[in-house]
Amino acid sequence: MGALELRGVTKNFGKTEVIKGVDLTVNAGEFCVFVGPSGCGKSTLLRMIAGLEDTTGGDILLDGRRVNDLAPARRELAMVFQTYALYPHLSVRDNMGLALKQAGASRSEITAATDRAAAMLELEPLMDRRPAELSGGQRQRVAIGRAIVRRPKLFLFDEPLSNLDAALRVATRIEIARLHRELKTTMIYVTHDQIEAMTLAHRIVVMRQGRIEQVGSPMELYNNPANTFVAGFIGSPQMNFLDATALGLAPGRVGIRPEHLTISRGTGEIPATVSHIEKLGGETLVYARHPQHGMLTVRLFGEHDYSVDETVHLTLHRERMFEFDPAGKRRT
Ligand SMILES: Nc1ncnc2c1ncn2[C@@H]1O[C@H](COP(=O)(O)OP(=O)(O)OP(=O)(O)O)[C@@H](O)[C@H]1O
Repeated sequence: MGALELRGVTKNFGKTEVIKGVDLTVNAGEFCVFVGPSGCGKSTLLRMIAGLEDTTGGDILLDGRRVNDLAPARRELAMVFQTYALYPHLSVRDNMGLALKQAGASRSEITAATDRAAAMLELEPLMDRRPAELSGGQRQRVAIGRAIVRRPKLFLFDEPLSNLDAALRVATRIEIARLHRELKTTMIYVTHDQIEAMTLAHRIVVMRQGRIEQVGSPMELYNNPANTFVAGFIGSPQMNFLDATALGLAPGRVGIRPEHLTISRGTGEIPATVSHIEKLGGETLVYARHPQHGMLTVRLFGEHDYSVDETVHLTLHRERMFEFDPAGKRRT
């Protein structure tokens, strides 16, 4: 179990409304990721689900039961934060077992649960160390282990990887995905990292200014964005937006992803001037400016030797083009 339902949920801080009516159902066993720009309300919504913030309006239901007024400890969920919040004077083993101990579990129950979590997270060799003797990645694994031990119905993650370096982020991300496959517990995960959202989520919830813009699987959002906001937010590098009228289409904007533009020195529909090039080894990003459309990004496989200030010609893959009306809504 571990189904979550939000019905017309709102949150005010003083006079400011930061969550403006959110309706969402997260199915039991699902991995749901909240994304959105800084300040859109992701963490606030997560903290409301956890019971760490009270709810101004609407209902939060866990497995069909309204939990608005239930204390965090009674919601049967576990939260993993960006900072690990481990007890410095306790060993890894005691940090992981503490919640069970406080709940009155027997010594053998605690050992069984911590051993199981330690095996899942490959923490066995570290069980007698103190947090200060661990790397950042190891500490975060302990924090995740501490959450697993409690066997919650719902896991809440608030940017758990953002304090880790790039390599550790990848390793820990893969571990979280594996953990979800093994535990099959419902997970809600807040991030502003594209790759984390795309790789971990069954469904992504895109938020903006306290509202949900679109909910869908990563590929639904990538291939079928409802508006320019979602189109621009999902996908990296960002989608290009061109002036539709200049392309002979109805007023509004045309979206095209950097991988769906062809570049050539010879011919093409849009002449543009190369202003910057990024060689990433496996791929090359060419940034080219057009007087009417602005800066356009082209993503090329492999290495290319375009140079700054040279004129190139871009061609849009028409079948991969998105049309948006002047309000930013997708034309269908
Ligand atoms: N305790 C508080 N008192 C007043 N305003 C708050 C409080 N906590 C958050 N806010 C405001 O609520 C809005 C949403 O904040 P929140 O932290 O949920 O955003 P976020 O999407 O998680 O952002 P980030 O990605 O930067 O963490 C912001 O405008 C923030 O300034």
